[in-house]
Amino acid sequence: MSLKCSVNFLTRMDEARQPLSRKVPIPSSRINPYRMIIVIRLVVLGFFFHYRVMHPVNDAFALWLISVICEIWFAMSWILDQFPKWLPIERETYLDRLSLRFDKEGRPSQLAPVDFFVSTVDPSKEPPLVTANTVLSILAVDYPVEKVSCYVSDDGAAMLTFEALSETSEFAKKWVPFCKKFNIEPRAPEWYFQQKIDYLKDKVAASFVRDRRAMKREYEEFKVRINALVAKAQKVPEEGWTMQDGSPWPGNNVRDHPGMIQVFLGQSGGHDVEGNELPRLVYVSREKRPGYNHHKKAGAMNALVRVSAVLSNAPYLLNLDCDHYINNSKAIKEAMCFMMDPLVGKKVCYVQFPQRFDGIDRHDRYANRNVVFFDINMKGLDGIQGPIYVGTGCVFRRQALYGYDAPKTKKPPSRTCNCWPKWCLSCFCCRNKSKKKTTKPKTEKKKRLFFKKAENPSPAYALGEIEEGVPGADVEKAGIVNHQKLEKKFGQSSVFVASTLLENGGTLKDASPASLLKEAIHVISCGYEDKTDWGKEIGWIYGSITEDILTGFKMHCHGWRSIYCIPKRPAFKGSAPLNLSDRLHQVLRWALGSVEIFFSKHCPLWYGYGGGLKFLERFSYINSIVYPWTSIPLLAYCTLPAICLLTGKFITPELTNAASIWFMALFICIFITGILEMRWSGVAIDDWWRNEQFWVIGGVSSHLFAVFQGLLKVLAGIDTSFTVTSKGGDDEEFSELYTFKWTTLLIPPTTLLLLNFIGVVAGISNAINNGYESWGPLFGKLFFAFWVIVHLYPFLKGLVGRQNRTPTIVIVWSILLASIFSLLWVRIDPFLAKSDGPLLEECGLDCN
Ligand SMILES: O=c1ccn([C@@H]2O[C@H](COP(=O)(O)OP(=O)(O)O[C@H]3O[C@H](CO)[C@@H](O)[C@H](O)[C@H]3O)[C@@H](O)[C@H]2O)c(=O)[nH]1
Ligand SMILES: [Mn+2]
Repeated sequence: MSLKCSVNFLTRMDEARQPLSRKVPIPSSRINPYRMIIVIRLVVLGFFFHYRVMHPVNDAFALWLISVICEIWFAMSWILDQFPKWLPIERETYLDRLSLRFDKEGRPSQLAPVDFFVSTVDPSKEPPLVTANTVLSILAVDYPVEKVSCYVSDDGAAMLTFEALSETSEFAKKWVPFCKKFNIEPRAPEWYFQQKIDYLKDKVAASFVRDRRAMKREYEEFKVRINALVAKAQKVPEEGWTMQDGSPWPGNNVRDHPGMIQVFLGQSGGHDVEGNELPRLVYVSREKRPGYNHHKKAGAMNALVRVSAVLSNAPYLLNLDCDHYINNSKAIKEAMCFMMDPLVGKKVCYVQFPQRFDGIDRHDRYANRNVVFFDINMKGLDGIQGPIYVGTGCVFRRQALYGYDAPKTKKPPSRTCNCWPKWCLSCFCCRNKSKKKTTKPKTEKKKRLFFKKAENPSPAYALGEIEEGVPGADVEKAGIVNHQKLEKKFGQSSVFVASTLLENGGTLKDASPASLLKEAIHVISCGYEDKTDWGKEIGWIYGSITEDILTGFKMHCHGWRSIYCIPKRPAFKGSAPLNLSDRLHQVLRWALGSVEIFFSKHCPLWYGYGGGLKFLERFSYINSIVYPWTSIPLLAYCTLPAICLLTGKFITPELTNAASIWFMALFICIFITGILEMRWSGVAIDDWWRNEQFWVIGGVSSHLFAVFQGLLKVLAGIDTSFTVTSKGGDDEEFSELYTFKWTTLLIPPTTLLLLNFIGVVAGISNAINNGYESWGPLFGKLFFAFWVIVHLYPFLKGLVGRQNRTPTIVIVWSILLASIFSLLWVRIDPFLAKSDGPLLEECGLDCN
């Protein structure tokens, strides 16, 4: 028996030493044909352009020139998009090995602490119930309780959010033990109770049905309480809000209020109904004063980084939008399989999970799911330097946010030196020289020193000693200098500065909660970031409303790698704007963010050469910055078919047989690339097609406006605003999909649609007039026009709405624009040789 035991023990030891994750390359039978067709497409493209450039259309030179310019642009943007997909990978994690190594039963868990960030700003658009669900899913996460802290940032300084959070903390006392006892998923009650599956499947506890029923009632009561709070908040009393204790709510003036922090739950804040400890929950509303730039979400995140450093200082952070709840309670463990891996982990700045969504209409009309991006592009990036950061559902290494370079990979021992101690020594020296110290022996030394001097008012002094390697009596002085340097970078909080030096997290044990809270208020004051590196080199980076791209980009430039993790059960789920106008506005905001980056010093076209950014990774960042500009050629290209049909001209001369081969070949290549891409990625054809459609819809509306707004910002200094997307509550299914809101964004696509319709009608009636032989050339043009109409089809559906009634204003505008254009073309006829008569004059449906 003892033998068996020890064998068992040995295999388990062995198991614990195994890597925690594995790269799963795409099978070569799937990826190689794909690569081959890419190369072929590139060659065909060469021949295609050779033909296009060498064969101008003499009687419609302008048409030809514009179309060729557009095609060249499209080809370039294809290259930018295509090559980062050369080496896609997938990954597999081993949660059991993680537990064996760090989380053995009966022993204190060695898993690293994690701070959770939730951002919310406007309770009228982001219902408190949604935020509450997110918070509940965090508090109930499958992770050691004492290692979880949840920070909620309220940028709207709303008493409603505060009170809802207070209610949530009470409800959590019942909800969390229920989740853990029965191991339910997801742990956001709204979504849990909404599941339409057999909830008794694989449940064995006899008490489950009873407890579930009781819990459901509790949740309904909780919901009613939240709804009551929301109802109460509809009408602001004249003297502003008053808190329960009678004092005025400090956030009554949203733009001018002090910083607010309230700690719920946690060690001293009450236990759950079964007497177990609960994670800490902290409400944070950073100080706002007029005259300060608050940097929207990025600013809120940076405030949370500092508050959490002072209060819990976990070495890892997870950030979530208020509507993105944890759908897989093991998600954090998944991330730890990378972060805590001794081999892979050290160079990883973040683990990004794909964004998945609830409540999207079955056909996903506006490509909200973004499947092509999340299941194709991001997997491709993971094979290079890692996925880009998408703003939510991402676990960060705290140190990577502090603007350090990634640790250098250990050099293999030099061949000439074969004596172990010497190698060891040289290696150590080498590490000493490197700026950042992450290697094991170092860390331990640091830690030891830190603990020795923990009573010292400023532990950084001790650390300064190692940092600079100054011996003996100068230690103190050098330490002070170093500390000053760090304060210049991180701001004037010695507690915060000290915390940044603790690579493995942890806080000063001897500091009193009151003094820590005071420090926490200090670090969220609005002047705190003045003259520091916040938002420039550290934390979330400022300068764009898509702070996510910038933040991830900076880290990759520092040589870090990121990891893309797709657990079978989606890790997080959020909501997406369902109706056309909201969706277009969201896409407008993203595109505008990209244009902002394009004009900033962080433009990936010229920023960060010679750093750690890999070549193909840069490609992808360039792609994500320049894509709004594609809207201009796209708009032109979508107008072309209408013009062709109205004028009777075309963008190519009459095709010879040889030439048509290149056209056909190119089409076939494009088609096959699509098919093969779907094959290796598992993306379904309708998702892929939606993506193509929305690329055109967004392109000719949101992206176009983004370019102009971006230019306005650069030229006239008009600042951009962050309009948060409304997160629907729990109203009628998909009613949102059909709501119609007027926005100027609708004008260009509607006009395009009308133009092309008019073109088709004009073309066909003309062919009817002119007899049989004119049908041949018409075919190409009609095909071209249909291409545009088919792409814009979901848009048309959105316009028409459920009642099949398009708002008059859209029609009026578009008819106006379309008729102006068509009249112009007929009158001026820039592309028409003089000999041809105007077309429209003889056309009309009564002519046959
Ligand atoms: O001043 C602000 C503005 C916004 N937010 C928060 O930012 C998040 C994202 O806003 P949302 O309107 O939901 O934008 P989406 O377009 O849905 O978000 C995607 O795109 C954003 C970049 O534009 C990223 O920041 C998000 O993480 C990402 O999910 C929400 O939690 C907001 O509460 C703030 O905290 N403060
Ligand atoms: Mn959102």
